[in-house]
Amino acid sequence: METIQIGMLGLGTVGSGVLQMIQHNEDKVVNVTGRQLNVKRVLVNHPERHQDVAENIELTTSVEDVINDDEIQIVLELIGGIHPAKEYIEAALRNHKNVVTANKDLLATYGPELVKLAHDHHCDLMYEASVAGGIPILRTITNSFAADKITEVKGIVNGTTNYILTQMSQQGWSYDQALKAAQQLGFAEADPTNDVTGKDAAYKMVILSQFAFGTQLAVDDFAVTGIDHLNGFDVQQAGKFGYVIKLVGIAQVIDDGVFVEVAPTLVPADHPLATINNEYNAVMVTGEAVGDTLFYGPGAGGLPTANSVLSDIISVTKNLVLKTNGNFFNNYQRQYIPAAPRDVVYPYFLSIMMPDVPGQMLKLTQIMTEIDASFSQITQTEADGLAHVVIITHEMTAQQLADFKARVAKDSSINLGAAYKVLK
Ligand SMILES: NC(=O)C1=CN([C@@H]2O[C@H](COP(=O)(O)OP(=O)(O)OC[C@H]3O[C@@H](n4cnc5c(N)ncnc54)[C@H](OP(=O)(O)O)[C@@H]3O)[C@@H](O)[C@H]2O)C=CC1
Ligand SMILES: N[C@@H](CC=O)C(=O)O
Repeated sequence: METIQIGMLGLGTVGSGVLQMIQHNEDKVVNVTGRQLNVKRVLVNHPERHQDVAENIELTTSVEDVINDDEIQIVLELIGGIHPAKEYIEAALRNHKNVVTANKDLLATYGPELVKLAHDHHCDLMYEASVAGGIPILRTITNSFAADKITEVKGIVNGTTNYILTQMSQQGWSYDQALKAAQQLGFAEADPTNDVTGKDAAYKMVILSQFAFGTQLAVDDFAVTGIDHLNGFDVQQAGKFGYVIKLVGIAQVIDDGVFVEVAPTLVPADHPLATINNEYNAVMVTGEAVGDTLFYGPGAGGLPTANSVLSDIISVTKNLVLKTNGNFFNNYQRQYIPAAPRDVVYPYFLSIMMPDVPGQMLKLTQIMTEIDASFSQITQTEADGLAHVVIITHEMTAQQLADFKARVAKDSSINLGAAYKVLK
């Protein structure tokens, strides 16, 4: 039987999971593809840390050993980050290697040029694992929503932050304690900054939007807020109002435009997204014909992510058998037009500090009246001469919110701490 030789770049959390799956699931792979898979060579930074790797696998610190090996037909890029991963993938594609990667940073930033390079060289470039770890969401959107018009994709697409929020609210852990555990469990990026600032989720929303709407966004095209400034008091107050705060990514078609945002968001306690805990992710895809659908699973971790990588390897292998490599993973393309702020409508959670003196509340009410918005729920707590006012508004537009912020900014006695969307 013919053997497909694989070269790996990286043998960390995901790479180790991939190796384990290839070694343990040989029979099924042979049954499904008619080919054996063999990992021939692996690029790492620190070979001394990987001495337990199987004897027949060569470790190397030189990328040329992988990308210039004529026997290797599939290169797995699992080192992460933009450089040198981009140059390694480009070199592999130029050498006519099919590439599988889990790298959302790279695909969200340089997706179109890498996709073109792969196509020009008749190679596959697949990246199912780049969004929501173990949830097979990209292939599902491409294949199973091929004819339906998707109107919204929203969800929890970062495992680390969901793990942190869950541990803080359910176990009473500190932010630092929860982040450290997420790193030890292999959920966080090598540098967790992108996880906690929302950028990792934003990369995933760029890729999801491309698959769902055909738009080519950049992370700078939309607002991204992480959980690094989330305040324990706001989490508690949201809970008292019947909401859970989650880091939610939303991409929603509004008229001809698309609204995209990543931000801490109040989710009603009985909403499906409110029940997604720990490193689990969930993506809700709404289609005009099908209505709401929900895809749930582990969003981070070695073996779950490896399963998505393996699904790409199997697809590439089937293409090698049929000699059909070089088709686009997703070829839907449409121009991106940002939705107008006056068309983006949500209730908002506003957390405000101000002096506990007569007249302050009236000022706040006047500002709301000026922007033609209103409160649906409000609480006030006092401490040390300060009033902490927490409001849930009725539905208002993103434009009204911007006007509210601008007016409050002019009044030094009113300090707006947080303004989060409330999911409908
Ligand atoms: N962890 C997860 O749950 C998920 C991760 N991903 C993505 O998968 C990719 C891999 O992540 P993960 O496995 O967690 O990362 P790790 O940090 O655990 O592993 C990275 C691996 O790449 C090697 N490496 C890094 N830089 C270089 C370099 N310049 N040259 C050679 N080798 C290098 C490291 O070598 P050494 O071991 O010798 O130091 C290590 O083996 C990333 O793109 C990540 O975003 C996607 C979904 C989930
Ligand atoms: N750091 C990421 C890993 C998967 O993409 C996350 O926590 O979701």
